[in-house]
Amino acid sequence: MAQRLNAPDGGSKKNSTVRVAVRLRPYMNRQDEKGEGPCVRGLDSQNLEIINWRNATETVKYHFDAFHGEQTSQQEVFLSSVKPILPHILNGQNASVFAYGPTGAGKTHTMLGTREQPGVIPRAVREVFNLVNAKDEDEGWDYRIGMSYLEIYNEKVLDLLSPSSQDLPIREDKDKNILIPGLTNTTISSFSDFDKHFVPATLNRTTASTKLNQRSSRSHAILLIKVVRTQRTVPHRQQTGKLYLVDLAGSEDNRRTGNQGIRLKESGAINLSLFALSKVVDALNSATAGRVPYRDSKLTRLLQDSLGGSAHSVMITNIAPEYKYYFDTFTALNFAAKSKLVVNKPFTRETVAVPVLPAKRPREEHEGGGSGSAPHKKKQKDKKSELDGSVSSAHYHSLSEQSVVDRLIALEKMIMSCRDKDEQSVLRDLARSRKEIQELKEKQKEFERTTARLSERAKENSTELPGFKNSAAPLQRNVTNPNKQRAVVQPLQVCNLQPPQLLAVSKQSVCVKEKKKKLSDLVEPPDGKENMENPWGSQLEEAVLDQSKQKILHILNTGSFKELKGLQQIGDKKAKLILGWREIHGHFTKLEELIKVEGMTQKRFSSFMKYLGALHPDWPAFVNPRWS
Ligand SMILES: Nc1ncnc2c1ncn2[C@@H]1O[C@H](COP(=O)(O)OP(=O)(O)OP(=O)(O)O)[C@@H](O)[C@H]1O
Repeated sequence: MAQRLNAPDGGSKKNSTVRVAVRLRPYMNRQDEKGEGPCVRGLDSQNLEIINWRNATETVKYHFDAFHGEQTSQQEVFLSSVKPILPHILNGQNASVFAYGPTGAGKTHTMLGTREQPGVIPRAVREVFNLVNAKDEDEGWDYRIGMSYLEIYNEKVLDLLSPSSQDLPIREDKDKNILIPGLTNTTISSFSDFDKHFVPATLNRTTASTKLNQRSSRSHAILLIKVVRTQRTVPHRQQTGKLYLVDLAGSEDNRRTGNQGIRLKESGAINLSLFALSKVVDALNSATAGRVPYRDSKLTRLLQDSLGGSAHSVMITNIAPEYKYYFDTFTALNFAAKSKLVVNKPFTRETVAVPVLPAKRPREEHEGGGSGSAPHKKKQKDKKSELDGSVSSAHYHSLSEQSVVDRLIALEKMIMSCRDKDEQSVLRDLARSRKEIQELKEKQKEFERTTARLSERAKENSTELPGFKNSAAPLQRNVTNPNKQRAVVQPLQVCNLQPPQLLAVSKQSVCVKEKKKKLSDLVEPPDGKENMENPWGSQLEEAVLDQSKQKILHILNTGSFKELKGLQQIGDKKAKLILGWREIHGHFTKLEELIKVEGMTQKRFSSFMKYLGALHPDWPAFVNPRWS
């Protein structure tokens, strides 16, 4: 029976390292419509630098096990990053090579390549045959090589060698080997035999055209090469070594891919599994991590016995040099660097205060070499230029775009918090959130008291008006009958009372009926339905509502898993999905973006908003009809 062997060093989890190489795709003119030049470049065989988004006159440096520059050939990538791990699979050990990176950065080129420039997969398979053929007969082992080929598409495991098959299950045997019952395993006797099966199967892989890549991989493609060796003499021991060669689907920012419908759904699944992979790599490389979350996605579950433990893993992070990929490149580099940091501490991150990239950028030309000016002044200058349109600082513009900057800040925060967050700080965060919630509650009570007071005075100052009903809690609307407890304040009373919010408009709202409309206009929402009868109450509500929205947004953006779960309608799965979304996209700029989270349907989203307002004990109980 096939048994799983520990590495000679004992194969403890501590020894599991993921070797990280970075490959930079050649600069492509067609990917750089604005002619901005590259934003990243190699320094030597292990180091690279990228423009610092905080200050374009600085760069950020990264150190990896290997850096493959634009000129690096397929052969060189294979020899330095992949070939060294292959002999292990002939000894019953497992190995994996996976290409990670943004869409369009060269993963498929690296793994598959072309007929003229074959990539890692054909080279690795050829090498496995070479190694087996070179084995000495006298060693007393027989070798058999088999192949399986599958894709994970929308969290379904599909057999590429048998395309009509359905989603396959993933199982684990008692020796902790991962198995896929029903997956085709074809014995191959030579490289050409492999080629015969592999090429047509590759055409079965799901690809589609997106804005960023005409032939974008929409699935993770996983080639499994199994080497089973059996002893010729008793006890006929048998060992199985597995090599996974993985072309991951690209991480995607759907603000840029333009994905919709089915593409958006695919993208959600891709991003989620890549997030799970990053968590697994983090946990493997963390000295203190307990459970490794392999079960969070099919991808990580499948790679469980070949990633970590005694397995030998190589991650080739593909990046693109053009500015339009800047954010993706930065994210990919941080993911790769994070993977490496804890194991050997090879990751150094530093800034150098000299602009070293040779690429001339339009902004520099306009500035006339003023590189010595203070960075914030430069930023202001650029902002002004952008406003008056005098400078086309294209690349800088793209880096200073608010959403990108926000996402970078969020990303940095997230990375730092992932690294350093201990239980204490989680508790501190929790206490802070509770305090803020308490403050918000106090504020709401104060609003309620003010409104009640004003209503009382209004009552005293006026003869009974048919439309006026005082409400003890005007901010707490009744969901089922919104008219029931609504405070309706007539313009006359508003004018008499002059609450601070309306001082500025009191002149226009002279105490005549015709002006009523005008006052309403000032506090009316864009859809025009809400405030005709209730301008003052609505204004108060709006203020509290806005505050509450901000608080919820804050939790969505910074809350821990536990805190997210504390929100109504958010369970384990949704909380994880939100964390995943956050890691990939940065933060939510508004609550409505929650709908973009995988699995958040319109119905769920509406309930989320509704329940947040109406049911959650920590939040003011009101519902804004515009949300539901
Ligand atoms: N090192 C390289 N040398 C030459 N061309 C390259 C290189 N890397 C990538 N390319 C080209 O760049 C384009 C995009 O590459 P590729 O399809 O491999 O990206 P990808 O990361 O696999 O994208 P996706 O995740 O969308 O599938 C292709 O036309 C490919 O031929």
